[in-house]
Amino acid sequence: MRAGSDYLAALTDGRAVYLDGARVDDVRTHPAFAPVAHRVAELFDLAAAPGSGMTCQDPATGEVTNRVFVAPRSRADLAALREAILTWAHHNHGWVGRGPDHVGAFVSAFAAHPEAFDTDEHSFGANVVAYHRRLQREHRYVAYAIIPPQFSRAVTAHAWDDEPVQAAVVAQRPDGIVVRGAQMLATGGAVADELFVSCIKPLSPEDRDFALAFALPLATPGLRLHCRRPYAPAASSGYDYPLSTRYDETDALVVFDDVLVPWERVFVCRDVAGLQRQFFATGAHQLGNWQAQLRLTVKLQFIAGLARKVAQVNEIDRFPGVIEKLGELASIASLVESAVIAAEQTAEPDAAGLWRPGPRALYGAMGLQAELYPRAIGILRELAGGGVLQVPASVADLRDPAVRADLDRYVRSPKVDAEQRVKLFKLVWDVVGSEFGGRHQQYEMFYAGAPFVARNYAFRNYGFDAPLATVDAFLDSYDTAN
Ligand SMILES: Cc1cc2nc3c(=O)[nH]c(=O)nc-3n(C[C@H](O)[C@H](O)[C@H](O)COP(=O)(O)OP(=O)(O)OC[C@H]3O[C@@H](n4cnc5c(N)ncnc54)[C@H](O)[C@@H]3O)c2cc1C
Repeated sequence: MRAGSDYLAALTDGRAVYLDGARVDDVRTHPAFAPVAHRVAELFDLAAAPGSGMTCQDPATGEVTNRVFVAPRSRADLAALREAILTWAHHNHGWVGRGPDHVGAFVSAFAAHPEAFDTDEHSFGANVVAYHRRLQREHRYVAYAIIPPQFSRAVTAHAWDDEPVQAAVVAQRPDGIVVRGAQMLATGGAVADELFVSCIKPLSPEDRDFALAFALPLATPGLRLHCRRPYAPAASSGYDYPLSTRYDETDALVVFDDVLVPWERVFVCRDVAGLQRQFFATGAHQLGNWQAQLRLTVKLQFIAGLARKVAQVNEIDRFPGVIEKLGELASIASLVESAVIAAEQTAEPDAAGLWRPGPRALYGAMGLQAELYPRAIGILRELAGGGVLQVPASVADLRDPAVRADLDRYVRSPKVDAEQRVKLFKLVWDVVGSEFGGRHQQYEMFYAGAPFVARNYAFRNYGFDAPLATVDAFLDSYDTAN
């Protein structure tokens, strides 16, 4: 099993990560990336620890590996995968969205369906299987960028510009394809080992050049990451911003400056239909998003606990209106959790023996995520009131004896002293009000597609035939004579 230190050591590979007008020397030590890199390292250590329950032998490959890289081939496998995903999610309380288990799940499903990557022109199925084996052997952390940059959503990439804006195949050579353009939005990309690049948005037949999929090490020549503003370095302390300082994953635009992708790392090339097969015919979208929803259940439990704590500390928890709000939050958290459990219970093996979480429950929860998460945050915000701002500017105030005396006297609650109270409300602010918290709201609303896309998945996977037939039968059961 890979140790956290092995993962960290591999990050010094000369990758081109740009931030604030400069190239980052070493993501392991840079204040923007070091915290999340260490969180990921902890995940690898956790998995490798004796008794973690996260190690298993993949019967399909014979590899003894981390379970998060193994395709579930039985109900028991799915349950064990769930446990492994939850072990990691609990470690970060659901605040790391794109750990190695997310794209890991996608690749496991890809490899269970190599036929989805074979066409008359190319046999990329073997590449996918070999890549999965590599992931299992080397425990690679893969991030992904599978969305075209925002340019115009009225038309697709072929109609944008003569030069590719969206990542495109600009040449096929004996040694590989040449890729030019950009793709978004690689969460965790700066601290990942590898990047999976593709396009999940529907393309038209004229977009052939943009219909690609491949995986590359971050340190590939011509590959550049342009990161958004990081939150950890701006935070005054871990006490003031306990989440920003630990879990900021960073998101990045990825630029391909005529990047050579060796053929063995190509999964889809100039094949529009192949993109949809890759994500949807393989079960990858279901398995990957099931992982994401499991993680979300843990985060919602954390938010529910935080809201309950605020209500306790401010002694508002006996007011009926507050109980109602906490009840609504409990409903949101338990509905998402129930949907994830239901997806596991309704899972079925596909033709290749891959156990796919039930789509009706899974996409049902995803279709409401853009309302449920902001509502959960809204409840926490409402219960917290001005308490999140009735806190000193930073921990420095608590260290100053004169200021501290005022804080001890006036910023406290009957059963909670100033230090504990400020600590709690600063944590709440990092959830509801800090830049980190705002980014998380955007994340939960968009990570699996824009809200209208998620509802489209819910529409397509609900299975309207039976309810439609019920309504038709009911309508047929009476007429004007009744
Ligand atoms: C914090 C964060 C992290 C992310 N991490 C990743 C990652 O790790 N990897 C990755 O690949 N992607 C990532 N994404 C990108 C994410 O997948 C996209 O944001 C998502 O797919 C939506 O695409 P978009 O942002 O281009 O929105 P758009 O498609 O541009 O849509 C924006 C809005 O425009 C409207 N709209 C657009 N098209 C239509 C239409 N056809 N019909 C009706 N309304 C429409 C809707 O109101 C929609 O909400 C991340 C996004 C965020 C916010």
